[in-house]
Amino acid sequence: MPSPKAKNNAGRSPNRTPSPHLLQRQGSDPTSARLRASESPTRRRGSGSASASATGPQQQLPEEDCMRLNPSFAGIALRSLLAIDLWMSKRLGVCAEEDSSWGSVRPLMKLIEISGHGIPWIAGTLYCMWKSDSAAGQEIMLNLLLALLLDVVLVGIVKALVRRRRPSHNRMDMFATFSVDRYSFPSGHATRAAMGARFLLTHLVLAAPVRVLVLLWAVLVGLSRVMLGRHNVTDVAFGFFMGYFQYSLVEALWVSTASLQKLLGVLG
Ligand SMILES: CC(C)=CCC/C(C)=C/CC/C(C)=C/COP(=O)(O)O
Repeated sequence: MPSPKAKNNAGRSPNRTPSPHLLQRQGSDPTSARLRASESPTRRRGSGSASASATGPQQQLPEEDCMRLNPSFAGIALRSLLAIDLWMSKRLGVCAEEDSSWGSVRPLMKLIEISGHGIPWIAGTLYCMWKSDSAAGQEIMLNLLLALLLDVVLVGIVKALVRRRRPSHNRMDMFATFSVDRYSFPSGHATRAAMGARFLLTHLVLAAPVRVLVLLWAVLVGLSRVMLGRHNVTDVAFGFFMGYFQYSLVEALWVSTASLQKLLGVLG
């Protein structure tokens, strides 16, 4: 018959902290370590109360529980950041629905969403490339096109690796999405806005008010993602960060028309 204290340990509440003594004992006993290693995961999980009654409260916690009960400082900081992120994102998702507190601006936010979508950007770039009458203009548009395609691929890879779900208050009514777009980290609109804005500001000769408008547009794209409930704040923040550095990558890999013609000559 286990003592009340032993029963409590057998219940395995996730918030309990084992004594350092317990960790030391479990780690240093080669026999019990061998036993634990030979047990199946199912058996290990189910063995808590049985061993509690047999060996006392100090030896019955399985190894993985001990690790979960000893979160690192980085783990705690990350969990706290994510909790703040979820809370802030929910509060800022003011036009996630028509009947949300700012539901009346939802159509405007959806317009901003379309302005940062991949299809208008790719179609616009192809159009400008076709219309451009200078080799320099065509080279810039070609590199913008490659940058946009690279962005779709890189965002898709990160989304598939991280697999963070979109906020629960999001209504999935976006047009033209890929299957990875059910995931939210990072925001593809934010990467495109940051990379596209940096690209335009570097390569186009724009008047100062237009430069300000480009920056304002990029910020609005990011803000609209959270207000529409599409993303958490960290998805957008990381998206801006990633888009900014994607541009640096595009600069480093810049394709000149001369090298493209050479490449096409080799292939043809
Ligand atoms: C030619 C080609 C590969 C076009 C792809 C354009 C396209 C469908 C991009 C996806 C845009 C999209 C819905 C991204 C999701 O953005 P989030 O901000 O919601 O992550």
